Amino acid sequence: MAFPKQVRLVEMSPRDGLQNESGPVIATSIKTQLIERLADCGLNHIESASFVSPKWVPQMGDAADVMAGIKRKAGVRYSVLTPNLRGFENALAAGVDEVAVFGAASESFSQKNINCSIAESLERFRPVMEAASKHKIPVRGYVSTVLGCPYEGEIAPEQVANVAKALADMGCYEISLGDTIGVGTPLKAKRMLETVAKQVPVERLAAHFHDTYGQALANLYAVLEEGVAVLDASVAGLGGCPYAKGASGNVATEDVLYMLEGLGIGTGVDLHKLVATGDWISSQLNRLNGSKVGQALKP
Ligand SMILES: CC(C)(COP(=O)([O-])OP(=O)([O-])OC[C@H]1O[C@@H](n2cnc3c(N)ncnc32)[C@H](O)[C@@H]1OP(=O)([O-])[O-])[C@@H](O)C(=O)NCCC(=O)NCCSC(=O)C[C@@](C)(O)CC(=O)[O-]
Repeated sequence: MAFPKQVRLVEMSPRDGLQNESGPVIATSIKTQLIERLADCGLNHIESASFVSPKWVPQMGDAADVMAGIKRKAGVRYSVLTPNLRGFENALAAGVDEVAVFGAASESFSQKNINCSIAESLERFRPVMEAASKHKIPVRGYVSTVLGCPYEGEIAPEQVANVAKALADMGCYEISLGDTIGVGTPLKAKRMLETVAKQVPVERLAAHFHDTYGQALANLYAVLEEGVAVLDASVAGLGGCPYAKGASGNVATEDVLYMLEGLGIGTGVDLHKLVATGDWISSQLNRLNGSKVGQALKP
């Protein structure tokens, strides 16, 4: 299959990136500035916060304040994670544009992450889907551990396909496939995608790859060849995974954008502004910039 001409980048850093920062809770004003700067780079889908239990993820405890504090830009979708109906109701009250439910292809990971089995998680998502449909709020679905689990190791692509199909059948408009701990390699990513695409059309699939083993760009290239046209990424490679030693964040948005530009694929995002944003947030958090392109083009 030919590469897509256009790719939609879904920016993860305010949520998947910042949720993992250790140390004191990051100021709400840093979070809102980050989101506003990302929108100014041309990113039109920004996952901005999580309405989860603050006991589980303290960095996301100010989700409502973040949503209230952003100066919203027309045409930008500000989405959030909602694990249950309570999260959805809080998100709705905060005026979000879109929500996401998140499940896993691994039973052990589901237990560790959201404290229930895969089947229970799907039941928990049903009322969220119903409420979202009533309020005309689009719902994205995530499947974690699609290329490996920190507890169970190998995950059968068929298991990923089953969970992805269940989420799609429930009404998620798009399913984002997460290599949560970044253990995948290109052929494995391609085979997993082929299996899932038999159950959910590739037009409704997104790739959400972490870069722990430095394979994320190669894995994205493999699934782009299969027709995936929505890629999740995190500026400066922000993030990590509390369940995997040494795990890195999502692939850096700057690195993905540089690769896409080289392939002649459009995104509408300004690379130089993005590099400046990655440099800015890395210095705010006092961490090394995890983007190779960000380092090479450092302002
Ligand atoms: C799902 C639960 C809540 C179940 O947690 P639980 O303990 O099973 O549920 P509970 O209903 O018994 O609630 C426990 C406490 O949380 C409260 N609570 C309950 N719900 C909410 C809510 N919505 N907002 C605020 N508070 C809430 C509730 O009121 C109670 O408070 P307490 O009585 O102890 O004071 C919990 O496990 C949780 O919040 N997990 C979040 C995990 C998470 O955010 N993980 C990271 C995101 S997923 C990810 O990063 C992967 C992804 C998407 O990026 C893709 C990839 O890379 O693979």
